[in-house]
Amino acid sequence: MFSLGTETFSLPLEEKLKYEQGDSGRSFGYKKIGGNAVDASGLSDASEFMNIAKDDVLAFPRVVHRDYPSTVTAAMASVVRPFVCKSLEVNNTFLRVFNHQLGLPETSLEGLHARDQQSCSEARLIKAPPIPGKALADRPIIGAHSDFGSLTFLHNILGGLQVILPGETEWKYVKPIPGHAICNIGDSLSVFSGGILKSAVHQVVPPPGEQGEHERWSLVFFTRPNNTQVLHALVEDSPTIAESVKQYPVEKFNTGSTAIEWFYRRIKYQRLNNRVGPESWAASRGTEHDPDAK
Ligand SMILES: O=C(O)CCC(=O)C(=O)O
Ligand SMILES: [Fe+2]
Repeated sequence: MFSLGTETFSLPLEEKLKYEQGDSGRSFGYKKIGGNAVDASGLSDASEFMNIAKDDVLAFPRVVHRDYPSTVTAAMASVVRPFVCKSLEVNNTFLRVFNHQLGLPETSLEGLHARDQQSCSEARLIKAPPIPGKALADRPIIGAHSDFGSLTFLHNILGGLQVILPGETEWKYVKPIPGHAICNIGDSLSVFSGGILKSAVHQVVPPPGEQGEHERWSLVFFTRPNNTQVLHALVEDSPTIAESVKQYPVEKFNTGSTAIEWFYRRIKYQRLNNRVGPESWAASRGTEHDPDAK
C-alpha cells in the first residue's frame, strides 16, 4: 500500500486533481495539501490524502461511488482489496469484543457495520512533506479532531501523532512501534456505547527532532457505520449502555443524524473552500466539541 502511495502521489497534481473529493462532504478521492482547515482561524493543513471507498474496493471492477487514478485501479485487486479485507477482519474482531463487553445482543455492532451495506468506510493514504526549519514547526499537519466513524486502524512510520487522553488536557505523543498498528475509537462508537468508549481528540504535528527532515507517511483504514444508521446510544439493547447515559445530558447521544449525515457535515465544514469564518470550524466538530468551551 505504501508503494501505491508513492506511485499515486507522484502523479502530476493536475492528474490527481481530476479525482478531487469535492466540497459536498464526500471524502472518497484525493485531497490536496491545504484543502482542509486545522483550526478555527482557517490555517491550512499540510498533508495530501487519497481516500478509497470500501464499497468501491469490494465491488471492483463495478463502480459504487467513484473512479480513482490509474495507479489505484491497477492495484485494486492485488493490493487494495487484501488490505481492506484484512482491515475489516481485524476491526470486526474489535467490534465483537466491544459487543460482548457492552452486553449487546450477539452481532449487534457487526450488523451496524455490515460489509455489504454502503458506508463511508475507507482506506486512506497520507503523505506530508518534510517541514524544513523551525518556522512551521508548531503548525499542525492535521488539525485536532476525533475520528468520525467507529474504528480507525492506523499504520504510521514517523512520530507526530499526538492525543489528549480522556480526562486529560495535555497533548501526548503516540510513538509508532514497528510491526504494530494504532487503533482508535471514533465518534460513532462513542455514541453507540453511550460514552463508555471514548473518541479521543488527536492531531498530527511535524515529526519531532531529526524525523522532521523526512516525508511522513500513514496508511489508515476507517470502519464507519452503515450510511442509513441513526447515531444514538444503544440503550434499548444493553442495560450497561442504558446505565452509562444517565450521567450525561439527555441530548448528548441523540445526534439526530444518520452516519452519513454526521460524516458529511464534519468533512464539509473542515474544507477551506466551504469556510466562511470560525463558525465553519465549529460546524465541523464531533463528540469532542464542547459548545460552551471558549
Ligand atoms: O497520520 C496519522 O498519524 C493520523 C491520521 C489521522 O488522524 C486521520 O487521518 O484521521
Ligand atoms: Fe484521525
